[in-house]
Amino acid sequence: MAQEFPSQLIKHFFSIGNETKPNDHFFGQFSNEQTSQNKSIETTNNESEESRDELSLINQEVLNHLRTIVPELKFSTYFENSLELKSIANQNAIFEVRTAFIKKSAELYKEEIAKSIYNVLGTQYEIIINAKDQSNDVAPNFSSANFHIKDTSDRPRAMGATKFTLDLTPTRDDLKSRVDAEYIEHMNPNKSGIRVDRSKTFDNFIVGPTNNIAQAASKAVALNPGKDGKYPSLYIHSNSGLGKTHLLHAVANEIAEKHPSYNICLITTRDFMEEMIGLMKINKINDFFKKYTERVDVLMIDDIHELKNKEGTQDQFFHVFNEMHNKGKQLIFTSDKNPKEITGISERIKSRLQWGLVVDIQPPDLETRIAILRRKMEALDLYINEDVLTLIASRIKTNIRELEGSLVRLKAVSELMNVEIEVDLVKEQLMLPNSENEKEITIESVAKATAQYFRLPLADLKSKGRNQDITKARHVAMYLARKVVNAKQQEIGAYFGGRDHSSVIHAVNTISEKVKTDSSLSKDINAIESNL
Ligand SMILES: Nc1ncnc2c1ncn2[C@@H]1O[C@H](COP(=O)(O)OP(=O)(O)OP(=O)(O)O)[C@@H](O)[C@H]1O
Repeated sequence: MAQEFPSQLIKHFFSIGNETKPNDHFFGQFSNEQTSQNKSIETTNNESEESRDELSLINQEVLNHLRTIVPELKFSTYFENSLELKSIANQNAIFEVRTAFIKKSAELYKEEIAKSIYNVLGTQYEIIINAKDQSNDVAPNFSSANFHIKDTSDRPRAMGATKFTLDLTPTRDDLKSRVDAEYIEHMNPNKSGIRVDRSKTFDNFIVGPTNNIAQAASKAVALNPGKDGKYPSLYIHSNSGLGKTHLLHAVANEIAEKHPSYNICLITTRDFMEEMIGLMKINKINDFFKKYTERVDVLMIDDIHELKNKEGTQDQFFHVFNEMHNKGKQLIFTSDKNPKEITGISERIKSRLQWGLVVDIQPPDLETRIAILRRKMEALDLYINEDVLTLIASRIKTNIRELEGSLVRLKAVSELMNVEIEVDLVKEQLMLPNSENEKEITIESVAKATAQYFRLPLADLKSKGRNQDITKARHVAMYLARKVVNAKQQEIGAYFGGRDHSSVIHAVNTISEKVKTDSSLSKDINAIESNL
């Protein structure tokens, strides 16, 4: 659970007056005289075809709207084939979803649901969401599969006492639904209104060859932010779930500790745009500009690629950027792409984003994945054995959020279903392939993947050739054969052209040293590893 800094310690995402609350401008549109005009559509036992059609049309509109704002996985689990509008009457729009857990998650989107109904009917309704299988708000359906009614007639009971008791023991489906809900929540963090999370620090950011440069640059910024430091503008890019946002939190935490007087603003691009549009609508764009250029010392904008195709916002961003840069403030951006590769962003913004240091994060190697899993296990107070740990780390390679998600799921399964975490359970729960489909990684498969990656014939790697490209590829293959296959030096030497064990040691040591500083080599190694 994210912890917030007390406001005197860190002032982030502060607002100007009352105007910057998300959606204020939207809710300002609601009519004040709706009550008398409220529509009533209900489907009862005698429901008319017409009202049913009407409800289903409105339901469809709501789903269409939610589909555009809810992450795909969440949408398909919580809403699609689940959310059903049952009636609209007396200022209430009553929906039903499958389970109580889905209800909890769906309720987070009440405002958005109200918004889309308003768009269809022009009236604001209170949104009520009931769960089919465990509803407190409507008459419970005791025949539901999730309730077992135990006949207690064989026990002595007082006169007039109830004959049946409700056994609320959840069914397997219900437990599965809980496990899914926890996993989905983890996999789809809600970034809107982001707050600095004290639990994400440099101490618990595991460093490996694929993120060391981004980590070192962030740390340097945190120690010396702004014009006095080396990188007044830092841009971190990577695929999803590789630690960009974690580094932003770590920087914020470190600055709050080392430079407590600094005003830090950590904001998503989406919130930045919403805030700007809200203030533009009430002619207060200057307040927006002043807030950032005068009151903020460190501006961190997450997911800057979302400026894509938003020309008005790009203009404002451009002015804010220039002014903050001129004043020597610290700027940090994250994105899923290198600035050069973002389409739909003006050239002048791309060039601004490239003014400072641009670093990337690649998927972690096996060793780092294992280290991350160990650290997360401690944090979750979860014990899993070495076999399971290695299995997960060797299968989930490209997204750390997924690695963590696997532990979140296993913890939920073991606690809710009261089972031991064993290899078979892990394969079933994480949908890992069965052993017969598992590829065995051998010296041969490492050599082939390396040769393929460097576009060299396998025979060259096994030859006596000393050409620079061949030597590099051979050294990388030997290094991986040691690291991933854990093969003996003699075996490796024998495979690669009958070399002795000291050549293998030399190759492994050379690559181990180089990979610490050569990011292009670490990218190569990582890419080969992911192809194994
Ligand atoms: N090197 C690391 N050590 C420990 N935890 C990490 C590391 N990298 C990422 N994580 C964890 O993985 C999860 C995902 O990371 P984060 O949210 O920072 O990714 P991201 O790159 O910002 O993803 P997105 O682009 O989807 O927003 C977080 O819980 C984060 O703490």
